[in-house]
Amino acid sequence: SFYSWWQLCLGNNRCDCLPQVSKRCAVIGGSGFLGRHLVEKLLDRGYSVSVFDIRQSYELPGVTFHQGDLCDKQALLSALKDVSLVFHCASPAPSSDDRLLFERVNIRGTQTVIQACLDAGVQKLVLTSSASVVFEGTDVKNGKEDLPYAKKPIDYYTQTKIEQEKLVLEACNKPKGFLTVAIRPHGIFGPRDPQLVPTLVDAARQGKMKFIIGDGTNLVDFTYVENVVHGHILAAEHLRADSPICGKPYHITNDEPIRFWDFMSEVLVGLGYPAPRFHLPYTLVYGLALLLLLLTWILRPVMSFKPTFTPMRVALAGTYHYYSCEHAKEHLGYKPVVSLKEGIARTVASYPHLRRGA
Ligand SMILES: NC(=O)c1ccc[n+]([C@@H]2O[C@H](COP(=O)([O-])OP(=O)(O)OC[C@H]3O[C@@H](n4cnc5c(N)ncnc54)[C@H](O)[C@@H]3O)[C@@H](O)[C@H]2O)c1
Ligand SMILES: CC(C)CCC[C@@H](C)[C@H]1CC[C@H]2C3=C(CC[C@]12C)[C@@]1(C)CC[C@H](O)[C@@H](C(=O)O)[C@@H]1CC3
Repeated sequence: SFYSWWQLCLGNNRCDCLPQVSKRCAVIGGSGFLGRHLVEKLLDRGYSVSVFDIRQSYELPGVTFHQGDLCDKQALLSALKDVSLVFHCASPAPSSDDRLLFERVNIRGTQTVIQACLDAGVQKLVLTSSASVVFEGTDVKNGKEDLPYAKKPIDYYTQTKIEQEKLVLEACNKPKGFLTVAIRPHGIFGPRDPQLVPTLVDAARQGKMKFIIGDGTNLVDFTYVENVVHGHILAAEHLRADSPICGKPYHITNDEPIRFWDFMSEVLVGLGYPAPRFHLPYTLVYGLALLLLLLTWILRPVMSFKPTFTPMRVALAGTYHYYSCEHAKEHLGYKPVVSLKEGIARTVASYPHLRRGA
């Protein structure tokens, strides 16, 4: 039968919790760092994939690319034809700090994505949210999903991620047959990440990574990209009308909180740079970062520059922020598939061009 033939074709990729027959799904934001890793794993698992993105960054057999802006419903509709499952992992980069862009893409664009899914008869929508939706710049230790949304989010990116998550979870509608779930990863890293490792190396090359902000004991979650992908696929496959996950957010982490500065040091040393050594008081650095931000606003009409140490980065570097993924373990059967140690080793090996002296 077709069924047994397909099982043979899937060979080693087979797993009890994963699909045994081909399905068509769409990945909005599939050209990005997380999106592309998700697409590659979905292909491995026997899905065929439509990628919708404002840019095309690669070509792969089994993937149909649709280039467009997610704020354009007509463009989305052509990518969602015959699709029953949609992953939405598109967002402007947090570093752009462009309020109007975040509002247009993350809020109004997500409303358009939901409407397009309903019009196209999509049954499941999995959103990539962020654990930062509950982070206000102060310590979060083993935070669970029932923490309230941040009342004072640390930046426009986070503010619009909160609105985006609310929109998607509220759109879950069992009678209409439209089910939604949100995955909240934290500090994603891995090969091809355009922000964490490149920013770190850039700072190290400019001699700015000599200092530890605060006493250096603050624990943080960094999550290897394949674990984040695994969480998304589990969520999609557990999303059924009788499941407790409908309309709910789930933290996905490596479940191995690490000292922020130990993580930075392991990556830096792995790439041949010295580890930060000298301590600076948190409040001093935060105050300086605020001052610098003020200066960039005042000087904007005459010159523009992007400070490395923004208040947001200082807050992330100097506070505890790690999250419990117990609910994901219980409801999704989630367990990280790549350890932190292995994830760091694979990441370091994937950036030969960023090694010291390269
Ligand atoms: N990287 C992290 O540490 C992290 C952590 C938590 C959550 N997230 C979330 O994960 C998702 C993916 O992040 P990433 O790190 O892969 O970022 P990324 O920038 O690599 O990917 C985002 C993709 O979205 C696309 N995009 C942006 N605006 C678009 C638009 N108007 N229409 C269509 N496509 C558009 C971009 O072209 C890009 O390919 C985002 O939603 C982000 O908020 C990221
Ligand atoms: C100059 C140094 C002090 C720091 C250099 C590394 C930083 C660029 C990264 C360290 C933690 C990272 C992080 C994000 C961006 C890059 C860092 C600041 C996010 C803010 C990206 C957006 C996600 O939604 C956030 C999340 O909730 O996971 C990230 C948090 C960690």
